[in-house]
Amino acid sequence: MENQLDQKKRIAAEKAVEWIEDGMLIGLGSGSTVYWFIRKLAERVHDGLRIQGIPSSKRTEQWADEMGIPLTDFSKTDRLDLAIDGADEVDPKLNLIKGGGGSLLREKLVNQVADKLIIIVDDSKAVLQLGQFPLPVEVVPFAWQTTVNRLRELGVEPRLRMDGARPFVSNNQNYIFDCAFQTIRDPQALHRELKQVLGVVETGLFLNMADLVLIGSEQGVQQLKKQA
Ligand SMILES: O=C(CO)[C@H](O)[C@H](O)COP(=O)(O)O
Repeated sequence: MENQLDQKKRIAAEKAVEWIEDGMLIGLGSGSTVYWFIRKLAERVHDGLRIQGIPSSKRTEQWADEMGIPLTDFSKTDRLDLAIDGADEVDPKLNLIKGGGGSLLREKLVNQVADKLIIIVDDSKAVLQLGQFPLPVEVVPFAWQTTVNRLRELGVEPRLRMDGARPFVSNNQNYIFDCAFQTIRDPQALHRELKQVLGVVETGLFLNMADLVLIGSEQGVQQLKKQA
């Protein structure tokens, strides 16, 4: 039986399908909320909707394949009409922490070329200030020890994400370090500082990217729009 959390994710995800139009090229995000979106999108495709998607993780690609969603890639287009993705935290300015599933680099590459980015979350993800969720930072495996020492100088103890007994390896063959900052007062400044560290590939801070956030709650789906 569907639990309450899944229900909140599902209603937010299903709402997002309302923004899909025939002929669109769509960025397909990652995570358990996006799973519900893909299921609903697949229903529409089976009913005759013509769209193509670009997945932002191997898991999403697998789901899309299994459910019959046509896919394309960046050799065919360098822009998308719309991207739909999940998030780990969302602040009132629509800044995000992403990367809980470890796909942050591909997600950022896909989302940045979309004309519109819609984020789908349950209400536990809406926060006043980012940082409670440990910020995922993708790091090149070579010399990761020196990279982590530089990260420590920013006042955080990075934790190497594990997959059982081995380091978790991203879809791009990198490591992920989860950085528990607790509160991130200036996300732009932190993102800039992290990106200056040699060996850091990308951070899970998605700033000024989202246009709309759909938040699933017991009361229904709340919409948070980007302020003009
Ligand atoms: O950024 C992500 C993966 O890298 C996901 O979108 C994020 O972790 C949210 O996942 P879920 O919907 O399962 O809570």
